[in-house]
Amino acid sequence: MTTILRWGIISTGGISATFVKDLLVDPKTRNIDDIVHKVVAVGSRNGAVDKANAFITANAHGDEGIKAYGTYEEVYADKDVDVIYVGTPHTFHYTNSLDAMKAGKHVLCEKPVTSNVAELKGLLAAAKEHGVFFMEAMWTRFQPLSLAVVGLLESGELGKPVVVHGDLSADFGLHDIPKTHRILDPALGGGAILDLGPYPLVWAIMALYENPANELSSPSSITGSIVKTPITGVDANTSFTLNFDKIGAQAVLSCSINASTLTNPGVTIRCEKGTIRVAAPIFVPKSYKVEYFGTGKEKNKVVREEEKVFDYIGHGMQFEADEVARCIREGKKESALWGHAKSLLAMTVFDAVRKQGGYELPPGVEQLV
Ligand SMILES: NC(=O)C1=CN([C@@H]2O[C@H](COP(=O)(O)OP(=O)(O)OC[C@H]3O[C@@H](n4cnc5c(N)ncnc54)[C@H](OP(=O)(O)O)[C@@H]3O)[C@@H](O)[C@H]2O)C=CC1
Ligand SMILES: O=C1OC[C@@H](O)[C@H](O)[C@H]1O
Repeated sequence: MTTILRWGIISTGGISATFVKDLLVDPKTRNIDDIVHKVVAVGSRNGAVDKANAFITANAHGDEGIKAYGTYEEVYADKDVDVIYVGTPHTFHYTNSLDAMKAGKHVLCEKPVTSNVAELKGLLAAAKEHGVFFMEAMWTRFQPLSLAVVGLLESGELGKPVVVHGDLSADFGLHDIPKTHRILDPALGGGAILDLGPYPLVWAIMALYENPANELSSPSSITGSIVKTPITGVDANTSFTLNFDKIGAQAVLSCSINASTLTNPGVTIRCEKGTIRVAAPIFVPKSYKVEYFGTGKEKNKVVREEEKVFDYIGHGMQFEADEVARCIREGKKESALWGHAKSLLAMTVFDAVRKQGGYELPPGVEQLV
């Protein structure tokens, strides 16, 4: 039986456009016939129905069946909408998701899921109260390559994971963008850790936190360091280290908004019997290499190399959308792959790193503290 999931889109920004295009990728291109995604409504703030219409023209083939609204509230209230996609800047995720839940809608909310742990706890309570599905849009977790890497790690073929190195950086041209740009504006949660940090972290979570021997134990320590940009005081260069004492492993992670590492190296997962090298960009890698070590005299030698390449139509966000559809169909309130505990872990890490690095959001920005 085919499940039709009807989406309402909140905001007409960059990532909403990419998400909608991926929703509309023909499911047959990924060999599935149990799900069809439909976009039924798009909302833009401040009465900008024209912006919503232009968005539909540009990203949804101008489909006249899609309703264009000039407020988000009209999307939440639309009885034809099953699930809301929140694509606004970080510091609005809490309010937008909460409003959607209050209207009885399921929610897929962009990363970082909120500004802090307190807001996320508030949303989890609201999701329970209203009986709705809620997930952070951590799309990397659902991509076929990630499933394959986790499968390889779980197979035990490479032995225990020991160290994960991961970086995501992008040069946003900080001197050429306005201080109100979401990457620079502290009121929008600007900076590296909240925007780029989720990606090195998701690899650490997949490789170490999810390792069966770790038994879902939280990191035993989180150590962060921040260099702020003098332009607005948001974090420009951030590094953070997570220790997983239970399995004797460490993640060494970093992110920058003024340096490009969109080229290799992406993520390196060092295991006892080999190394996995995941290609950049680490939010949607298309290949990984495995170096297998020898034994005996060849213990420190790479004796075999293997490369896996992944290709599909679309940007890669369709896989998280499929997960949402399947969970909702099965009456689940969270995903088994990227559930509430993992989002809580991510926000706990970001809160700790911001605290240690002295990066506070301006008063009043966080809705719950
Ligand atoms: N998963 C991924 O790969 C990516 C995820 N993201 C995440 O998505 C979110 C949005 O990022 P992105 O699409 O790049 O951002 P954009 O600035 O391109 O778009 C954000 C949109 O949010 C709406 N909005 C509501 N309130 C505000 C406000 N006060 N200031 C600015 N915009 C506002 C606007 O839409 P309107 O006026 O129509 O209401 C705006 O177009 C971020 O949280 C980011 O972390 C971003 C990029 C990639
Ligand atoms: O989620 C994201 O992935 C890619 C980055 O360039 C972007 O800023 C970020 O929001």
